[in-house]
Amino acid sequence: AATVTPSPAYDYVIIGGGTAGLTVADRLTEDPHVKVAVLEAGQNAENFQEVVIPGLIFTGQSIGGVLDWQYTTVPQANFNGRQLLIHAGKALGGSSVTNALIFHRAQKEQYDAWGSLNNDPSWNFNGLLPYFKKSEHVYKPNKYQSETGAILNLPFRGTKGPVQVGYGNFEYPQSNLWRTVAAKLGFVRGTDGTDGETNNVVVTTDSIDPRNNTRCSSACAHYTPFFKRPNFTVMTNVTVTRILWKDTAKGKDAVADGVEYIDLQGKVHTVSVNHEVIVSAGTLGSPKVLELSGVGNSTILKAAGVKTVVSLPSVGENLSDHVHSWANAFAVNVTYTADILAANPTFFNEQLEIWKRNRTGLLSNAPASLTLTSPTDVFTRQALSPLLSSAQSKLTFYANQFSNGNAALAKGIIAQHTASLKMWSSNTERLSEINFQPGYLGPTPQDQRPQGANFSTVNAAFDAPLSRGRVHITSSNVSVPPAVDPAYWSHPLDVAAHVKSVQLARKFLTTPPMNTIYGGEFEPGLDKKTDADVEAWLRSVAASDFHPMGSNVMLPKELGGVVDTQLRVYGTRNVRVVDASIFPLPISAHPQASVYAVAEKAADMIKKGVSNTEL
Ligand SMILES: Cc1cc2nc3c(=O)[nH]c(=O)nc-3n(C[C@H](O)[C@H](O)[C@H](O)COP(=O)(O)OP(=O)(O)OC[C@H]3O[C@@H](n4cnc5c(N)ncnc54)[C@H](O)[C@@H]3O)c2cc1C
Repeated sequence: AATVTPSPAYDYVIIGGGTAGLTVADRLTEDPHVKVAVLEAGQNAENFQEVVIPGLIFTGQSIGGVLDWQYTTVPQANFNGRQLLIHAGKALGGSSVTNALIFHRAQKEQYDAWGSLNNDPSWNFNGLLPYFKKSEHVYKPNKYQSETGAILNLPFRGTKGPVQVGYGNFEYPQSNLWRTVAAKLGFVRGTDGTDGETNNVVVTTDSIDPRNNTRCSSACAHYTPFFKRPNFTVMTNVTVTRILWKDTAKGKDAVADGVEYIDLQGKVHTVSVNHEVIVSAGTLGSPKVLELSGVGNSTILKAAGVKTVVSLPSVGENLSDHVHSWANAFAVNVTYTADILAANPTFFNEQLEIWKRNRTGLLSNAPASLTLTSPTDVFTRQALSPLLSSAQSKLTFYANQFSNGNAALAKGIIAQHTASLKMWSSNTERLSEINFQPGYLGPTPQDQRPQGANFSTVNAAFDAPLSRGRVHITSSNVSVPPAVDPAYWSHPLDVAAHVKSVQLARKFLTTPPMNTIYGGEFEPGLDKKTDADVEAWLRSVAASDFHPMGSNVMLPKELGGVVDTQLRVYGTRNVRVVDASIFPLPISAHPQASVYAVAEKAADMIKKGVSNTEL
């Protein structure tokens, strides 16, 4: 279609106003001479009740609706051919608007692997720490929060940044029981999960502004206080269709000079770009934008009807995701669980009034109690050693299988797996997250669960995938969703670690003092005892944890990278990717705090390097 509106020019155009995109936009527009436009497909949802009130995440109101892309995977061979739903926020603020608020960091060694895979120590834990701190304003816990487990690790935290971070104002008594059990099972008490050692029990902070107990998304942090800046343009309800390129001589890096987008009526518009295009459309959205723009594997592009501008076969490859599962028990002798919010409208309305009046009660709570497991928490030493030698001897086999005929990426996957196995061997890999949900969280719909029963759930999310899949376009039409294939459980270590983590989660349910509320196991169910039973059950119920990463991986070009350590897309002069898609190795943590740190670092690099990208 023809362009019908004049094309305004901006120094930087940011595609996707999500967690990373708005962070970069805010930082760049701190300089009043720099003109930035953000193009966001979703709407501004900052005053939606389901977004603002922390406890409403338990009733799932903001996922599955208009604020959600609702990506669906292709049939997953290792999960009985099931197609899994992957939620991702479609709003100004992206997934930080709809996520479960947990705000912590991963194990130090995992970030250190980011640095060593890229021969760049500025990407290791210590290099990223100033950006973690810069991104947040953390508040000390109040008396109630301290009494219910909050311990802030101030030397590792920031107190002047834009993302407001604190604790919820309500804690279920069951959560305290759970933390005691964890200590009994050998998990030492940590602080807030930000010092790089995550194999301990912590109450994490949440992206909650404790001054009024409301969610602080990247829109709250990086848009609402600054949108009046004359150099900061944000367009919502517009979907980017492609990057536009200057005619480029063959053999030269491609130069972007505009971005094309459509509005809600499907009308086509363009904006011009003076300096750079920054792609921040998320792990499943950013490869799509690049591919629609002609950057990617030319066979895939051709099949979708897109002309290749930059041949870069790793775009959309190397995708991984955390895998969700749980163990559920009937809870007895408890006053209430989180389920009452969905089950009892009168009670819900009372709680809503309490929250509105004084920002306390069940709706002021968000999940926070968790621990990350090490290999020796879930395996015996005897079981570990044959598993590791087998993985070591099959490095090339799996790298070839996961890299889709891309020889450079196969090398990159070998490098990643080598880094992961080194962490397995030194017991610093973090295999799974075990956390507690004072209510039901599982695969059985409410009307099929025993009526009137209360539940307690111990989650076992598998967090350290060696499996790698892909996400690619299948059409040149922007409204066709990409084919998402995280290839869950394609590596035998993933299967073994996940199954053992569920067995460990079951142990939490019955260990004193949790046994005082244990009324029998509901899921997996006592008939599923052995690892083989649990494995078969998981194949039929495991779900996405909504943490896709790595689909535009930051790695050297010879290891199949899509972006370099400045996050510049190889083969382009002035296009960067800034979001969770660049993670060089999956991290065992909820990703938002790390996405903010990556975006802060990116903004810093862009500001320092402006003169290099002048066209
Ligand atoms: C339900 C759920 C629960 C989660 N819980 C937690 C948690 O408790 N703690 C935690 O740390 N993490 C959690 N996460 C994950 C975390 O929120 C994400 O990893 C992180 O926010 C990703 O940031 P991003 O910048 O990469 O992408 P996003 O924040 O998703 O931003 C991408 C943006 O790009 C926009 N976009 C995409 N395509 C286009 C296009 N073509 N044109 C214009 N705009 C486009 C999207 O609408 C979106 O706004 C959760 C995620 C979900 C979905």
